[in-house]
Amino acid sequence: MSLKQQQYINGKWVGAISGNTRDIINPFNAEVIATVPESDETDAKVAIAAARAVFDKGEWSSTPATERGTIVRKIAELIERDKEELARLESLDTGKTVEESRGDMDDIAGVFRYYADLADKDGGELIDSPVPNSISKVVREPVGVCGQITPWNYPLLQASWKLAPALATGNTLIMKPSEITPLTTIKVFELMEEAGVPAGVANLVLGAGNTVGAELTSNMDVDLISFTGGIFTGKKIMQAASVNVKKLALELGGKNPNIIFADADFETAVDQALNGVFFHAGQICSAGTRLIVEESIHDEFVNALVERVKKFKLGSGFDEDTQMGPLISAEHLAKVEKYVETGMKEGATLAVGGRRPEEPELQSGFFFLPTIFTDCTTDMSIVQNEAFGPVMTVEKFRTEEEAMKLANDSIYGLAGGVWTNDIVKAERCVAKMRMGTVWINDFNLYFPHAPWGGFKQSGIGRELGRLGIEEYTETKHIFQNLKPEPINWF
Ligand SMILES: NC(=O)c1ccc[n+]([C@@H]2O[C@H](COP(=O)([O-])OP(=O)(O)OC[C@H]3O[C@@H](n4cnc5c(N)ncnc54)[C@H](O)[C@@H]3O)[C@@H](O)[C@H]2O)c1
Ligand SMILES: C[N+](C)(C)CC=O
Repeated sequence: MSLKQQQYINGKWVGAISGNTRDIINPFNAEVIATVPESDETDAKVAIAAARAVFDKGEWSSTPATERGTIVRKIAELIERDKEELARLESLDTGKTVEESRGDMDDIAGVFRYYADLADKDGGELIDSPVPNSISKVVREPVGVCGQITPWNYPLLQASWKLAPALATGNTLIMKPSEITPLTTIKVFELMEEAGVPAGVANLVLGAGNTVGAELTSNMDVDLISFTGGIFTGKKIMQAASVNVKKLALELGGKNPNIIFADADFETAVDQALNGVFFHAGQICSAGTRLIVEESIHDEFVNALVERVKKFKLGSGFDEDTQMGPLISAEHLAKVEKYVETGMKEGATLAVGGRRPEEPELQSGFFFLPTIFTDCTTDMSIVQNEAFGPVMTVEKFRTEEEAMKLANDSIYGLAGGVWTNDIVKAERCVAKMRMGTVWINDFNLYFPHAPWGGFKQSGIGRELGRLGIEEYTETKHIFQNLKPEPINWF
């Protein structure tokens, strides 16, 4: 592996101050694929101090936005140049198929390009001042020092949603990737250095959430935290970030409804319902794990799902015929097993899966069979809680009103889908669905131009789109009096 197995602080590739390291594990066979620094609060403090000093010096934030855009565009070009290497590294680290990782790399380059193009498009706003002889204008400035914390399921994709807008707008940053999947983020920091991001602007610190992450979220010199991860961690971060009232962007979990009306195109809906849940072994925040099917087609629909699921090919992400890889870790596999046990205890019917596969070649990896539970009801914890694994629950409905009630019966509000050939019905449903993204006759689609984020406890703020860049700016109103004179009040 040509990758530097180090972290990047103030323009230098370094190990942890303590000298500690962590082995990175291949989820397909549990083998060690890399050994990286395992930093703690001390290293995080050094990186924060560097980012603070560089921001306060002001050279990066006052670099013309066009120039910053050129650097961000260069990063996109380098990602495209090294796409195959990055894709293989992502698959090695996460277990996802290489084909999937190639798609991620295209998306990631697209995100850097999108924000490169937006970098110099904000010329501020002139307000029609109600005060005679005055000028009123609004400008956007960088927030300052940004702490960015990412999860393991889409390591580089989630990093790109944070890195690109932060750099384009002139912030400095410290990124902490998930401690179990840091490899492609390290690689992209190499590419950012090559693209000309100045020393101290973008810093990478590797380590655990309760050390490096906790320092980022509670340090007084960090102005903004952008976090993608679980709801439990998100709540902790909200509390920690209150120390200096940091700006906060939270992209949390989801328990996303996928509603199938009887008039939907049957074959397409079956196919996409499967994709919506089992892609990347269900380890997707927006996975359509709560399938809600109209009663008249329920049995036929479930049978069709089960027949297809039985034929899924599990295996190495590097084999061309693999459709589903392993879960990320032994710990996560144990959580998914527990979740399925709970489903059985709660009285759901196991239609397929529910256990580890038996093939000898899958025994060293963290594999779990695609699983479908039927006879589910909203009071079950498996319908309310995120499995973050290959588990679908199926509920039935009779009326549109009932479908909407089931869809919204969740603390989450990340995404949802509705399948019907009646566009008026679809629009009525969309208007009622309390989620940040709703798909009509599609599922799990995202692109850089449209915002991403959740209603309710799925988060705060938005990534992607114009809103995704606004998160990294502060808005300043500037008022100039063109004819100052005494007020004579006192
Ligand atoms: N909304 C989205 O766009 C989106 C995208 C991807 C993943 N997710 C969610 O992420 C979750 C899965 O990811 P995960 O298991 O890595 O989540 P996680 O919350 O366990 O960890 C996410 C990151 O937070 C760090 N962390 C943990 N404790 C911390 C603390 N006390 N302070 C600061 N940082 C801390 C971790 O080290 C990791 O880098 C799922 O719930 C999924 O839905 C959401
Ligand atoms: C945001 N997304 C869909 C790319 C990954 C969620 O886990």
